[in-house]
Amino acid sequence: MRYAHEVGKVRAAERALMARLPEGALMQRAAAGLAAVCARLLPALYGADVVLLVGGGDNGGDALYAGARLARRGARVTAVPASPRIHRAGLGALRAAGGRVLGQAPPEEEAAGAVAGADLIIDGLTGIGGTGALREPHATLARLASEAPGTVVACDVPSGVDAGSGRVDGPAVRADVTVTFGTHKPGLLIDPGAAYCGVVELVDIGLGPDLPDPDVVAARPEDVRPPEPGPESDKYRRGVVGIIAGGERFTGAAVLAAGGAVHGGAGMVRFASAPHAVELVRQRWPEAVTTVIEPKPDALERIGRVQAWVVGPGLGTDRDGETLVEAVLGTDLPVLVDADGLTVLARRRDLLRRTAPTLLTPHAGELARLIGADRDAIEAARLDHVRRAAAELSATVLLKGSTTLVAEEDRPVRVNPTGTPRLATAGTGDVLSGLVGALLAGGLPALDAAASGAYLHGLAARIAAAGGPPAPGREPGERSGEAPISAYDVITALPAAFRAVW
Ligand SMILES: NC(=O)C1=CN([C@@H]2O[C@H](COP(=O)(O)OP(=O)(O)OC[C@H]3O[C@@H](n4cnc5c(N)ncnc54)[C@H](O)[C@@H]3O)[C@@H](O)[C@H]2O)[C@@H](O)CC1
Ligand SMILES: [K+]
Repeated sequence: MRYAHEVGKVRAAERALMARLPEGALMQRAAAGLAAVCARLLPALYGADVVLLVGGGDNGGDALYAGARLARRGARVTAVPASPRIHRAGLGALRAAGGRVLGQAPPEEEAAGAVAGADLIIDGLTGIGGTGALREPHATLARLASEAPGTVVACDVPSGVDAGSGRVDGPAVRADVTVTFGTHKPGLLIDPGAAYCGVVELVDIGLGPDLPDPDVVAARPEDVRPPEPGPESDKYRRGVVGIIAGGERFTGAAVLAAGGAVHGGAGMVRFASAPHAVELVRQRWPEAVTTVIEPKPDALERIGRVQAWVVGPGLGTDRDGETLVEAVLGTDLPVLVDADGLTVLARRRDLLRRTAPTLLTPHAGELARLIGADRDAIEAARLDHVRRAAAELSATVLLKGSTTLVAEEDRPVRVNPTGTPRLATAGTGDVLSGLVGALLAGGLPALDAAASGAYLHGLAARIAAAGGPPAPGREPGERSGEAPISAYDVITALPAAFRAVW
């Protein structure tokens, strides 16, 4: 897992460690790590042009000391101060190493020329101390760096990205590489901030023993553990998932959710709905065992044994849909509620009072209705809202979006690293609910089922778009060689995604 800690906890750990170390030692560790990454990125360090963008805090200090180290090894280093007060000792070290410092608040042309001509730019404008939109001249410098042809290395956090949340309120540095110290910050893992980071390199500055449990974690491939069929697995032990979706009018969501479950490793998929949806699912997925049901409180009685339920996609939000959602949530089995089921829940939050696990999979609009918040506010502060929703609704909440987040009370929030804009197409959410339902039925706890499902779903989309597993080491700006995909393509690529993590 990649771990991230809230900014306040990073500062507390830094204070505790600093108290045991000689003054300035921690900043030297950070600067050494930063300089080492920069040296690796340059084909030749000797004679390379390196520009430092230096803000008024310790982030600027790190950049200055790293610049001094590079200057001592022969780089031509120029510092561009963004503030009249920049780190004194760091400035001294850079000068002593032969680095050049532009005048304070240099005319834009001079700074622009230096940035445009640099082989490598170190962004030391703001780190974890940055708040709100970048002010001038920081904003202009961030823009110049983002447009420059040289390699941009962000120190700790790309300036303009809120380290705690990933929020970006104005111009921000678009980095090729972000060198972060001690632990990841949540804003490096969550969009929009994550999209500004490029490759994130973690430098160990010895904070480990002083850090508490992480607040946010992102899976690596080895952390994704779908239930694996053992030698004596029969269809019941591998998990039977029951899906109640679609109706007389809407059938596409039903077919897609059933497909996600069929290819999601369920031992058996039981599908129940109105006759038309049942007919179409039966045609498309002969593997599924189907039952025609009526929207009555005893609707589940004819369906047979299941180990987890999925309810909601294409169900409709009227009284009939509500009856079915109520029946499913009345069981003592794990339940995933999606789509129309969530709209029902927004007016029937009483249905969430149950002891078995409940997993909700809203997008921002659905979450807005569920917790009475504003959709834009949710998009701007996804981490805070998904946490709040999990606490208020006493459920595991998977918030879909550019970075899918999964929250459960008192557990680190799971960030999905495999998302792709290609998934922003109709029906992919239905596939996800079937897939995650299959993982729930296979025995994964709700948080793991949701996080693993999101991971496999994103990976399947990438594989479908690329026509195969993604090639490692593609250069930024290279043609992606990807095609648009449909929700159905995601289902078809699920086996390849499973193969990649098993
Ligand atoms: N505390 C520590 O022990 C260590 C800190 N380190 C570095 O120190 C950084 C934190 O340093 P600071 O707490 O001094 O904070 P920063 O240097 O991140 O930011 C504070 C400075 O940025 C300015 N600023 C804030 N928001 C701004 C905005 N929107 N527009 C323009 N200017 C803005 C402030 O006026 C202040 O000058 C970390 O990110 C890391 O790079 C590392 O050296 C490792 C050790
Ligand atoms: K920075």
